[in-house]
Amino acid sequence: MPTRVKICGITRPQDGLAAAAAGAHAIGLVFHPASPRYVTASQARDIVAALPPLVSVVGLFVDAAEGEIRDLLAQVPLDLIQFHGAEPAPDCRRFGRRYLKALHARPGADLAAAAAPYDDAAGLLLDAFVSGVPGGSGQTFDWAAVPAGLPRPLLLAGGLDAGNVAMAIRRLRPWAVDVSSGVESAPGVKDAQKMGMFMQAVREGDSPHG
Ligand SMILES: O=C(O)c1ccccc1NCC(=O)[C@H](O)[C@H](O)COP(=O)(O)O
Repeated sequence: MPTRVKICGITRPQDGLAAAAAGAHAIGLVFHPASPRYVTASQARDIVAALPPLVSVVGLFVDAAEGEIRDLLAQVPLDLIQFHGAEPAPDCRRFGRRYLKALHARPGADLAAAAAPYDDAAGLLLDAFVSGVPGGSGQTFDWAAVPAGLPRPLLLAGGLDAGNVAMAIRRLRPWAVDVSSGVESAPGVKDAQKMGMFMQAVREGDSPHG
């Protein structure tokens, strides 16, 4: 099965289109106001409207209030919600939507134990832990910390780029890889050439001859 790719932190319709043209299966929209990749509901709608069909749209929140998330869900057609903070499982479930739960790989963290409560998640996204930066840090983490038997499909994130993603795929065989800063020319500005190189590197990671 080819590794799925989510390109996160899309802020402009042309970047969403370029991600889809490069072959991304999903894009991520960051609804966390402190992020350089933050988009409003109106910007998000414009990005979604520009996308071709069959590209999934993931909306990201970081410990957002329930009302804020419900408000956003009413305004933007999202396929999945990604909880990227310390949201407990009941808070992720209460919207009745498919969700991804991000877990941060703090040094020494027991990721299998951290993942256990989210047994109904559509997937578990493992990201680097960087104090004060909930996501999009561009930092990798020690892949040896990834547990062998996660309860849900693994989405690998954290500092991936065209130079390391093939190695990550060969080593961990994740369901999907997730990238943000590794395909940017500046925070929040995606680079079509880097996205193309990233997708090519994913294919190399998937290839039995790679
Ligand atoms: O990208 C952000 O700015 C961001 C802000 C707050 C929460 C999550 C955020 N991004 C989440 C993602 O899924 C990123 O793709 C993931 O953290 C990997 O980012 P990177 O290391 O830059 O590839």
